[in-house]
Amino acid sequence: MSAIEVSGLRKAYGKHTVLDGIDLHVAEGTVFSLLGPNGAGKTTTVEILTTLQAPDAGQVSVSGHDLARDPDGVRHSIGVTGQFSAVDNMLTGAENLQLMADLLHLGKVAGRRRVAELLDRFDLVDAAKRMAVTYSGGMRRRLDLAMTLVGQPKVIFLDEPTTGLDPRSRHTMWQSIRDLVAGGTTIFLTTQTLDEADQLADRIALLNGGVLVAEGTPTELKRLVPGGHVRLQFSDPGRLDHAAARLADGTRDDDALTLDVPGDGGVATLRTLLDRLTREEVEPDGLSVHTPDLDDVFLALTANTPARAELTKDGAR
Ligand SMILES: Nc1ncnc2c1ncn2[C@@H]1O[C@H](COP(=O)(O)OP(=O)(O)OP(=O)(O)O)[C@@H](O)[C@H]1O
Repeated sequence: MSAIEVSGLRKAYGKHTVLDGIDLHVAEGTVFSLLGPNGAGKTTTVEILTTLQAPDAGQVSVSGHDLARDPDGVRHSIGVTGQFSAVDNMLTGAENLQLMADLLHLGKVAGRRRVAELLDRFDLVDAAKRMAVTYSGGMRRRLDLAMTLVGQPKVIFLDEPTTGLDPRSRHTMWQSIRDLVAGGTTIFLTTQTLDEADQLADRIALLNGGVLVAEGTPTELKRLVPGGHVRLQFSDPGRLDHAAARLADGTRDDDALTLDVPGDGGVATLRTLLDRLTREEVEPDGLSVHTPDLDDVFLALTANTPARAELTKDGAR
């Protein structure tokens, strides 16, 4: 079953069309990441999917609930953690969670049990009785996510979950997200960190100029842009000379003793290359596959838009 189905989604602010017919399909138990330059309409999309804004046109269903006919059904099946955390600084971690349990009318016993479970799961047991104001950034994010999970939502909208976290805390958060997905939860992720989308997302959609300009797995997206190559490493200049003469399409680096042969890194091209090496009697000492990263994809597919210019100006890639 699909967790989110969107077709023909449109939204304009006055004369400014932000979403010009968007189709999305997010399978249950997967991470879907929506990427795009500043101002592309990511927040608008999330706000529509979470019932905070009405679309001008289009069909949306979240967790089987039609957005137009059953917005309460949508609200009950989702969790949202935004850049503006719901954590109350003057309450302890346990109190913050208990407050959520009370708001959701979980009942005394079930509520306490859920709070204890979540404190344990997010490694907050020792800090449970401390006010959240004393928490580190990583602890606060974990508490924020734990609060979202009190109601056991089927679909979670995560907005920049690791911004400002150190590498260890970021990896801990990524692991928590993977655990959630393994348990069947669906994650709709917006992030400015393409590395994060690459790490977590099963599928990525790239929004630009009101439409989705690309959609696929991270690997599929990377194959869309040129720049992939196989790097052949040699141990002496003589072997590099021989290889460069035989493989004329390669780009040599005499200092590093490498020859880069263009290729998309796929198994078929790799097999062809290996056959070619045997035929041409080229014997590299090492071989590594280099595919473009998501930054390359993002820059190639969102080039020459005003939003792109804004992105460069801010240096906020
Ligand atoms: N309430 C509003 N009224 C008018 N214009 C709006 C409103 N909300 C958003 N916009 C405009 O719609 C466009 C899309 O904004 P949105 O916040 O959805 O983009 P985004 O992709 O989330 O950007 P960012 O990465 O900067 O957060 C922008 O040009 C923005 O100025």
